[in-house]
Amino acid sequence: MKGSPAQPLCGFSNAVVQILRLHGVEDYRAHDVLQDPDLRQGIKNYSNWPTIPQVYLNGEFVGGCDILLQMHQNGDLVEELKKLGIRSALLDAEKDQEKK
Ligand SMILES: N[C@@H](CCC(=O)N[C@@H](CS)C(=O)NCC(=O)O)C(=O)O
Ligand code: FES
Repeated sequence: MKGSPAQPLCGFSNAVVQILRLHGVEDYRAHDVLQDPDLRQGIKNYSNWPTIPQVYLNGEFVGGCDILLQMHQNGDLVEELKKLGIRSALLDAEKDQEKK
């Protein structure tokens, strides 16, 4: 990403942080490519993906901001987190809604 989860330095990186936060995912490793030109280029070569941010789940490249947003909207992100043993906080939020 660009910047840090606490202080994203680009709207695209910020969007990824916010989406993860919605699902209660705050504990992940983030690397600031603005601090490391080799990482900035190297990660693009590694994933064969031209832009930052890049999201990896269990070391597997998932996509950038657009793809994460799409996965958020179509429910895939909840499922992918489940595979990692992470229960999305959005499921509990939905339950709370039903009670009201
Ligand atoms: N559509 C992209 C948005 C990300 C994007 O366009 N990133 C640009 C601007 S931050 C980028 O990484 N450019 C190359 C670079 O800055 O090294 C996505 O889905 O992630
Ligand atoms: S830093 Fe300018 S669009 Fe990301």
